[in-house]
Amino acid sequence: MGSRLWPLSRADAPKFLLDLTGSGSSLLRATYDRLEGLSAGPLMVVTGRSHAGAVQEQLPELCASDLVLEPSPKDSAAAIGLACTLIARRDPDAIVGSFAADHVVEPAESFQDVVREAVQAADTGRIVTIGITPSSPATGFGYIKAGEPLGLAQAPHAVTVEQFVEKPDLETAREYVASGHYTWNAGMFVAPVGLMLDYLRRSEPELARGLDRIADAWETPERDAVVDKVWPTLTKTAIDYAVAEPAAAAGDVAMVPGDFTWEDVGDFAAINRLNKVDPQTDSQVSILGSNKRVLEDESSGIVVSDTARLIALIGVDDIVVVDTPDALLVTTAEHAQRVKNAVDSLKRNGDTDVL
Ligand SMILES: Nc1nc2c(ncn2[C@@H]2O[C@H](COP(=O)(O)OP(=O)(O)O[C@H]3O[C@H](CO)[C@@H](O)[C@H](O)[C@@H]3O)[C@@H](O)[C@H]2O)c(=O)[nH]1
Repeated sequence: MGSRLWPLSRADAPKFLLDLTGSGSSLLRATYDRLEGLSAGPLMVVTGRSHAGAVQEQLPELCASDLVLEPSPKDSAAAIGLACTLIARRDPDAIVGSFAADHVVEPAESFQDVVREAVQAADTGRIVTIGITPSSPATGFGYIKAGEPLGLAQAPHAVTVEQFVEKPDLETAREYVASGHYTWNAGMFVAPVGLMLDYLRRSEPELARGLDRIADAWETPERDAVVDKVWPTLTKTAIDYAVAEPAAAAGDVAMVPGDFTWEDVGDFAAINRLNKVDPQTDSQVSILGSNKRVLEDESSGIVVSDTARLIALIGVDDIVVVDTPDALLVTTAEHAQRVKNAVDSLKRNGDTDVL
């Protein structure tokens, strides 16, 4: 659960299932739509078992065989690794793309152009990342040091990667941003499936063996029993440590600059930034959710509400109001990061019914 987006995001409603832009589409639905048509093969979704119903409801066209369910969260190396292991059994020469379903990316056309270039670059035997120009020394991202142009006619913006550093400390992140040589990693990888698995096997041999055991049983009646037995034993680590860092050190990573708006939607301040106020009215408040009954007098910020309550804002700036049937959050964009602390204290106090 993305605890910085509580009480909107809950254990049973993580942010990828939510509409955070007021577009009417969840982040998952928007990600799926953005990717459709880019791949010759089917799109696969890897998610927690507890989200199966919600995902199927939001993506009715997704075949059951392309919905891969995890018994518990084991981090991105296991999730992406399992998808790669299954795809490699069907087509060992496939170029795969892995995309987080909880980011806002606009416009879709620019994203698709960048992914097409990444596929061309990956076809030369590299793991291709998408780089985003950093706007701050954020420590929650991976940093990619760009090298020389690859010189590919079919991927003119692709460059080599000299270094990939997952989540540096603040001082290092400041140096990287000041140098002008680093981009943020957008959390997307396009690569030959065999190369992804080679690195996974080298860095995390036990994890890779576990995924192979699951893939061996995938098309058999023993699938669930094997998944239940093997999954808890899998190493919990991120794909960035298991694959991207070692592959970059070996010169096997390239980067295509992400020439689009990209937002990780980490907290309500990000939602505030994303939701431009309605130019038709004088209001400086953007309203998400089904309840539009908001009375605003010289106030700015966002209101997210699915209740029937009328909400009145008077003389408050950069306010964040999230109104749900069992929990009400009031904070400001400046303090949005501290929502996580509130969730931590609810957990400590055992108030898990509202999480
Ligand atoms: N299915 C599944 N997905 C997972 C799991 N763990 C993480 N993910 C998904 O994998 C993506 C990245 O995981 P995070 O744990 O949110 O990573 P992060 O801290 O944001 O860092 C990653 O993303 C940044 C961009 O947002 C990158 O900058 C960074 O390098 C890294 O790739 C998210 O979409 C997340 O939902 C898991 O157990 N199962």
